[in-house]
Amino acid sequence: MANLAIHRTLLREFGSLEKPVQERVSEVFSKFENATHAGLHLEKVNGARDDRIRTIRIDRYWRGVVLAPESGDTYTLLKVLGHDEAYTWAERRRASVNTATGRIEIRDAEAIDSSLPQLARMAESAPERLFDGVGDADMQRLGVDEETLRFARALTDPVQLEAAKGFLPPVQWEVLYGLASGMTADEVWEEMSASITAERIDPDDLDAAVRRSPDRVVLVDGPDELMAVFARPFDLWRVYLHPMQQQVAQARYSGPARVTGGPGTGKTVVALHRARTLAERGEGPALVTTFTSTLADSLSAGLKLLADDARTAEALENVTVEHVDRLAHRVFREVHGQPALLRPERERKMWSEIAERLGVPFGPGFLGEEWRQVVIAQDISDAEGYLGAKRTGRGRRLGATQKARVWQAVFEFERALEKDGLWTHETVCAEAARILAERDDKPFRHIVVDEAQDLSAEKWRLLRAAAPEDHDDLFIAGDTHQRIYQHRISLRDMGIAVAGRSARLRINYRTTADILAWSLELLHGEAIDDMDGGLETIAGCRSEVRGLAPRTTGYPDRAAELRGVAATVREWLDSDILPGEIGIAVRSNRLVKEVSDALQGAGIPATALAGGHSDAERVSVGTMHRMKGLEFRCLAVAGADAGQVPAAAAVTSEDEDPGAHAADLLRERCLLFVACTRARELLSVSWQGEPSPFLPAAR
Ligand SMILES: Nc1ncnc2c1ncn2[C@@H]1O[C@H](COP(=O)(O)OP(=O)(O)OP(=O)(O)O)[C@@H](O)[C@H]1O
Repeated sequence: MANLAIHRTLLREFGSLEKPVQERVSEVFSKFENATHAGLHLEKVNGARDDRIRTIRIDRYWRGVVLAPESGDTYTLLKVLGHDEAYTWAERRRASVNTATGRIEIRDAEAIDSSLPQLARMAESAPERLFDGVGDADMQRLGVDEETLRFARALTDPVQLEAAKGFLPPVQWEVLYGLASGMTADEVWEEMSASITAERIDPDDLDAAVRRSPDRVVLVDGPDELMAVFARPFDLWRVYLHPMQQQVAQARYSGPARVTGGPGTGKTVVALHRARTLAERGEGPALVTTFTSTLADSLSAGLKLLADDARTAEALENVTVEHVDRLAHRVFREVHGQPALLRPERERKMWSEIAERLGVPFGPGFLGEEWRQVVIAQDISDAEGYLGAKRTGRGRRLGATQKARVWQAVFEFERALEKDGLWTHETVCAEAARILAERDDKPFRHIVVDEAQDLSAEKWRLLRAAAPEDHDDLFIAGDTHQRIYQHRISLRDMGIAVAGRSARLRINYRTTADILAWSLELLHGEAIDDMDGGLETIAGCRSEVRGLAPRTTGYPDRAAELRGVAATVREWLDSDILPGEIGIAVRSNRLVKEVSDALQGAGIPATALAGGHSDAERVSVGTMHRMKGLEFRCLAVAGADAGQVPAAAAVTSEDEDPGAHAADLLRERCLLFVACTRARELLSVSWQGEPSPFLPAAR
């Protein structure tokens, strides 16, 4: 009996095929199970470089390209293309088994052969070649085979390697890419370690290689699973992790550990799998947490999807999912009852009155932030502590006399809060951290944190105090390039040491390479911290799926832009994209309303995002902040003009505080980056008048 596997890149492309073609593909392959080799009607391809690559008829026009091993019975569907294209594609390709990983790889052998002579000629006159410093033995150890090695030896410039990305076997390309970017062979080996196999590899046994390749190929168990996989390719993360993701999710760590990686690299997926692994080990209760209730809801929904059998479901009962503020309030209430919360307007008034009374020359905004970001963040309780405190990220320098006066204001403010019995979310959290720090019986054995980049210091103190220091105590997922709130902290300062227990994910599963590259440009040249005393890099974050370049359009005024957005959405709907697969991100609540109204006016069902849930029947319109944690097949970022992004109200003026000004601008830039990287297949960015200074169009 034949088994069917589907190459993952095809799953991504499948959604773009017209519905009747999708149905035909499903029909053809649902009979696959019962077919024998002879009954499969796989056609040989004349002039093929690899006899094992065949085609199968889908209908009069469409053909599937199938990898049919010589021995074994696992058939891998690689592509669905129009007749001529399918034959050309099949003719040029060759399948092989990677000697380091034992996994299947497909290359465009024709492209390699045809570009090699010219590269070799160019290399003859070059003073040096790209891989002069790497010996053949190291190349071989890393799975680079003879053909790729010959090609690599002819390269003189990283640009040539970049251009070969589409035709070299992907894992071998990654190895070369790592070496070209200055990593040693040992470092590349280390990075690959999760994929390396100790098994003896038979380079001709494709069947075994396919079975060893869950990161590239999805094996389906019968027609029902085939249908499910085709219908919801985005749920695949539940079952098939990349080896690196798998390793991180299942490792045993001697203390706090962390996973980083650019947008869409599966950090949340890993955090959820990690929670499941910990729950199944049964060492004690676990908390899965993040910084907003909306994100906590989506983590909770994701975790439910992982409860695929009764045993796991039972283990997951020992996992609490809640955002950090909720945990803080819960702990607080158990001791003090419900807190009376200080409203923002009253807070401003209090700071203004205190500043005036004491003659402190700072506004309520500055004082409030100084209190939050320095006093609360560092848990400072006296003047001495404040005078000696680090004020990293606060921009404006304060002399000793100024500091003494600010402290006076802080002292008065805190006394007033105490007198009136008032709390803020920050003081509730700080108090909850104190309560738990004093308790020996901690509420959790493990804590898994997602979107860690946005948590403030007092939240970290609370989390640190909520589980005893032990192996596998804290697991932290985040990406500082996506920090959209004002919290720059150092894990080390929080007593959380992750050195030696950090991993970085690099493959983006959400976005096309084109959208990702364009979005990464938005952050080009920005120095971004890694929450651990160093700088974070997003270099090497890449997507294996090709698509269309983002569309960028400027309009003379907002009315014209709104008409343009409605026309773009209409175009998407007309090409079979469902309303629920479309999102519109804007900077302000006012624009959410304007865009929703404009879409409704154009007869397009639209809804303002609430609670982070998109609605299948309607186009979702939401602020960029609300877009965090979501993804859409097609995304329009509207109102990306100089007047909206950065939002004036969110940026401290340069005169008032140059440091805070720069930090605010960076945060706004990151926010635009977060919004753009929510798109899976198509991204359209528009503005009225002058484009946002963050966009390439403004340069
Ligand atoms: N191993 C995998 N196989 C298939 N899809 C995956 C895999 N890992 C992640 N994905 C998909 O990639 C998308 C992004 O995953 P996820 O949200 O976990 O990334 P992230 O790194 O947390 O993103 P961001 O930082 O942008 O919020 C999701 O649609 C997820 O289903």
